[in-house]
Amino acid sequence: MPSPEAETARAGTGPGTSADAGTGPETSADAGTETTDAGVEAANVRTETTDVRTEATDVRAAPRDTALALAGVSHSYQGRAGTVDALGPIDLEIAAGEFVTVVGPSGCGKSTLLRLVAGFTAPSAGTITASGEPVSGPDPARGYVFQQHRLFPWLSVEGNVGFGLRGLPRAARRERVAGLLELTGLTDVARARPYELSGGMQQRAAIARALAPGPALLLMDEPFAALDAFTRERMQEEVRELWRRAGTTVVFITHSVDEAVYLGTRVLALSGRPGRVVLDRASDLPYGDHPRTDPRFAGLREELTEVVREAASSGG
Ligand SMILES: Nc1ncnc2c1ncn2[C@@H]1O[C@H](COP(=O)(O)OP(=O)(O)OP(=O)(O)O)[C@@H](O)[C@H]1O
Repeated sequence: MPSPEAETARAGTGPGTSADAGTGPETSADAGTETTDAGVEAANVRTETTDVRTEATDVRAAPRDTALALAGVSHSYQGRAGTVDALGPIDLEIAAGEFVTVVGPSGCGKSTLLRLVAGFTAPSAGTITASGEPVSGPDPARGYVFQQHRLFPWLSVEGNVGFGLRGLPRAARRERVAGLLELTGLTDVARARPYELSGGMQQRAAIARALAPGPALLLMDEPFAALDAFTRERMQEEVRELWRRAGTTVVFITHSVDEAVYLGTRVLALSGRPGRVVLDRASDLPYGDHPRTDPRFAGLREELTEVVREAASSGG
């Protein structure tokens, strides 16, 4: 569990905690367009999610609910070359409001873990529960941000962000989209098409789109991997700030130990395939302005680097 220091700096639960709000285009896009449209028609978007919080909130004193629980979860793929044991078994509990980063050697099952949690794939064994409900398929309560933005090229930025909100009355939708564009610094490019944006802006738009239905859980699969180093650093700052403001629970996959330590209030390392949790560390870094200058940052980064190196050399 997170240390008191980490908790002190953590932001509050915001609009993103409603579990039954709307349809997530990222999720749906992965599941196919037909599913997307059907999901949007059936969308049950809570109007209170139109309130986009702009002030960070301190929730250190509040006991937090379990946002995500995995019990005995493992997954194997049946490929042409036979069975690939990709992940697990994994037992894990993540509390609402945590920012959990996951690192591990290439091919250890990080994306598999996220896909199982998203409900894109059913686990071979075990159970996954999100906000107390069993995960049985994609759900707007679990927003997904991919490595490549996957924005709809024929829609403007505001069209993309509002895509999953078609169940809302027009005015509420407009207000919600405007709030998200402001939150992600995209107000000036609301009418632009995705191809007119920089890589960082595209990823911000993808994040805004995933946040639109007010997901209780935001799943991010190496969202900054395709960005140049400078943009990546800026995006790290921005996603931290976004999380502080929106308060959504985040599970963030990365190859970068530095990024994991910088962003996470809790850091997990997976072993080589099949990935199991070999390190689960609450970050005791002050979640303030410049954690990289804190001596503990280097300490945790070194420890994590060592664990991942060991995992890479011993993985199956
Ligand atoms: N659809 C699939 N069919 C068969 N095997 C798969 C499938 N998807 C993934 N795998 C295998 O499962 C293992 C875990 O893959 P996964 O993509 O989850 O790992 P990862 O840790 O995210 O990798 P990377 O860090 O390189 O992105 C790998 O050996 C991969 O080849």
